[in-house]
Amino acid sequence: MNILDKITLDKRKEVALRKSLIPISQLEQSVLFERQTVSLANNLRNSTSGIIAEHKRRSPSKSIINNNLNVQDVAKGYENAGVCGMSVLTDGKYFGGSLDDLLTARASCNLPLLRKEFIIDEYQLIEAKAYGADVILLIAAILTRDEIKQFSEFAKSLNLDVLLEVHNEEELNKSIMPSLDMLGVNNRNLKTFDVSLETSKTLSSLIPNDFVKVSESGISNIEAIKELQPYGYQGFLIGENFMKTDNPGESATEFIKTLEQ
Ligand SMILES: O=P(O)(O)OC[C@@H](O)[C@@H](O)c1c[nH]c2ccccc12
Repeated sequence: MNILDKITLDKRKEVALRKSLIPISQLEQSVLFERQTVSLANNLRNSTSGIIAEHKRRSPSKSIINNNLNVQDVAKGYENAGVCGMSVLTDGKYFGGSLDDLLTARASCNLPLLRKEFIIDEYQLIEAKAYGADVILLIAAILTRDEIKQFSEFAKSLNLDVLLEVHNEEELNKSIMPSLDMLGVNNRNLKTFDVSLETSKTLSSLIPNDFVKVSESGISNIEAIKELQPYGYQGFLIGENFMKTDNPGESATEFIKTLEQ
C-alpha cells in the first residue's frame, strides 16, 4: 500500500468517528457559517506574485519541518507579507495539523484560508466552512469523477472556492468541470514523494484558461517562479521553504519583495 492509500484509509475511519461525535446540525450553528468568504481565485488573478503560503509542521516526506511556531504568528506574518492566501494543513496523523489550527488562523488574519485536507466526504466541507475556510482542496488521485463533481458543487453551494489538485494527464482529464475555480498541479508525487517542476510545465497546456493555474510543492526560490510564470501559472503554493525558517512571515516578505523587484 502506498502512503496515499494509507492516509485515505485512516481518513475514512477518522471521518466516520467525527461524524458520530459531532452532527452536521451542530457544525452549521457555527457563527463562521454566516461569514462572507473571500475568493482566493480572485486574489490570484489580481496579483503579480501569486503566493499561497502554507502552515505545515511536518509531513510524511520530510518528517518535522518546524514544531516551534504558533499559528497566530505564522498567519499574521503571512498576511503582513502580502500573500494571496494561506493554506492550513488540518490532518493530524501525518502532518501534525488540526481544525483548531484553521480556526486559530481564521481568528488571526483576513486572508482567504485553504483547508488543506484529504477530502473524501461532504462532511469535511461542512467542517471546513464551520472552522473558517474559504477554499477547499480536492485531490484527483483519491476521488472519482463523480465525487469530484459532487464535492465541488457542494463546496460552491457553501460559497467556498475549489482547488482541484492533479499530478498527471489522466487525473487532469477526468477532473475538468465548471464547478472548479483553480487547477493545481502538484510537483510532488504523493505516492513516491518525487518532486519535479517539470510536472507543472508538462501539464500547463492541457489546463483550459478559464481556471486559475496553481503550481504546488517543491518551490524553494524565485527562479522556480520565474520559470513557471511563462507557462501561465498565477498561483504558487509554498510550504516548507517558509516553514523551515524561524520566521515564516519574514521569509515570505523577503521572498515577495525580491519577486516583485
Ligand atoms: O512544502 P512544499 O514542498 O512547498 O509543498 C507545499 C504543498 O504544495 C504541499 O504541502 C501539498 C500539496 N498538495 C498536498 C496534498 C496534501 C498534503 C500536502 C500537500
